[in-house]
Amino acid sequence: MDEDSVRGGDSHLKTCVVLGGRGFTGRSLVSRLLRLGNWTVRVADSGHTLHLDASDSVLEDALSSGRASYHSVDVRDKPQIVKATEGSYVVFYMGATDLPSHDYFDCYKVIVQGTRNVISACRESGVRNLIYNSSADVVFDGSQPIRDGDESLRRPLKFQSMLTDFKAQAESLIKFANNRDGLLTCALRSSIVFGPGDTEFVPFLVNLAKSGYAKFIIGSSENMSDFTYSENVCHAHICAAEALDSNMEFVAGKDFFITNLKPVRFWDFVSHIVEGLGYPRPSIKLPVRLVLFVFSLLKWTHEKEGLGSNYDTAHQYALLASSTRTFNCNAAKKHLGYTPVVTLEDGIASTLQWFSRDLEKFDDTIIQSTADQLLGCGKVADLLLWRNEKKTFLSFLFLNLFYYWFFFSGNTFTSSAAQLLFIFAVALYGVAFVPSKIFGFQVKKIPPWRFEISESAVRDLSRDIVVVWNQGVRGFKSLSIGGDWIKFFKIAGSLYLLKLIVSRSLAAFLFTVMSFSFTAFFIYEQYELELYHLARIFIECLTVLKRMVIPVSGASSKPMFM
Ligand SMILES: NC(=O)c1ccc[n+]([C@@H]2O[C@H](COP(=O)([O-])OP(=O)(O)OC[C@H]3O[C@@H](n4cnc5c(N)ncnc54)[C@H](O)[C@@H]3O)[C@@H](O)[C@H]2O)c1
Repeated sequence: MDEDSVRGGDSHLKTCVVLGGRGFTGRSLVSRLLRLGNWTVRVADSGHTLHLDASDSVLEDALSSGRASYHSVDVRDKPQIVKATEGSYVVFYMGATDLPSHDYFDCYKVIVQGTRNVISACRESGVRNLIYNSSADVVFDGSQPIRDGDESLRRPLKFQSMLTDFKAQAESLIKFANNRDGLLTCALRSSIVFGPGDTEFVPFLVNLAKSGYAKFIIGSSENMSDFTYSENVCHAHICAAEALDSNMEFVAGKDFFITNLKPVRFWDFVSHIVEGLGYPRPSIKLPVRLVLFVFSLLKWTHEKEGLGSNYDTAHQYALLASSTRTFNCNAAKKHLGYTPVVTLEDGIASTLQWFSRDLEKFDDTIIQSTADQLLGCGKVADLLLWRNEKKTFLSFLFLNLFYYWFFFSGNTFTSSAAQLLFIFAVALYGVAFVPSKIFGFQVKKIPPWRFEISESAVRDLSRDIVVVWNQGVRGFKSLSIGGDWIKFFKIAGSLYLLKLIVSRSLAAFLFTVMSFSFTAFFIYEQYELELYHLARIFIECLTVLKRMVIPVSGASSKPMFM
């Protein structure tokens, strides 16, 4: 369907309601309907008032010209829906994803009971067509691949999540409501919707990338998937609204898969998004079973602790990311007249543009790494974190020379120090005879003040020494009072360790400390996020094991329904 032909063809404005019209797909649909020019649009959503932003210019114009209006509607409240839908021809019911997934009862009330209310309200207010924004997830059980799946696919007996189960129930209600009291219905099952303003899939990828997880590929990376650009989902809805009238026999009471008609490797798509937003593309492969096991374990612990599960989305992502899921849209093409209006490539490009602008707003602050903070964020940190490679390398070289001089020259420590001072004095005296230019090169002389120590530096140093000394004295004083065994073991243990190091091999110890300082902090800074998350997973796994060994009496498991 061409926008221009619609504009020119019908001058009579039809009234429609977009329920959930302030959500990701809802906004896009509202704006497309208004741009088409032959609809009066009632935007209905749960917000008490309408908050417009920069992306709402089309809606803003329509509101002022009377071609759009806003209605505060909670789908749990039928009279509100009746009021908003009265006298309208079509209701596009977008549904919600922004629900607290751990509160099953609330989700049930919004998704299933809400759909019952919408159907009943549409009947009561004489609505002709009801189109439900369903999801391709309703035929996916998380374990069996779907290749070129069409509408003959049966629903799984068990769903990957409770929300998908509710969504499938809502879809059934919509289909069964068809052709009763003059209401015609159909459902559109789009597969992985993305686009500007996405609230689910792309933000999830961005969060993964920010936390360093987007480097990982779950499984072989060969699995294919179908994605749908949001504008195409909206176009499909409008096609369905027209087809319910013109092709009722094949459309009413049916469901249709909607995609961009271009299956791609799931990981190619993710790489495009992640790399396009400036993060490294996924490259490290992880076994599917391992990832699923870790997520199941974490989900189980959280549920046991009564915290709800934060890992639902992650678990679903892992299933989606490791399975093949492609759909056949022949029915939508044939009966709805649907073909994508935006290609996958163009869709990815505009999504990246939108999210890049969004990310720029938040990237102004410079975040200091933990390694930097541990090292005091000063000159030592700069040196050990290799901020200036030449400086760090020279420092490392000099320290190694000193080390060799003091420990491996065959002299005692005192004679090594005396020899060093002697060489230093000779070098200083010799500097006086060096000409200011050698073979045309300027020789820079170090001014004597560079070797002076300022009074304030001496004061700071002596203050630090006094503080450390007093702390030591307080420690020994509290030791003399007795009774604190932990403190005793800490102090005695450290002193004994020091004695061992000094008596056995101070040289080996210093060499280890030196090599460690110049490498460990640097490596830690490079992989800080990954190490942090690995440590978190490790600690959570330990907690699970601990709970298995020592069951906590107070732990409650959350019931599915209240
Ligand atoms: N995003 C995807 O990848 C995707 C894919 C396929 C299908 N879907 C389906 O599309 C639907 C909409 O998805 P979305 O991404 O636009 O969701 P969204 O979360 O961005 O928007 C949902 C809207 O519903 C409103 N809402 C929430 N509770 C409500 C209530 N009780 N009464 C009235 N309005 C309420 C919210 O205010 C919000 O504006 C969902 O049902 C989802 O299952 C989404």
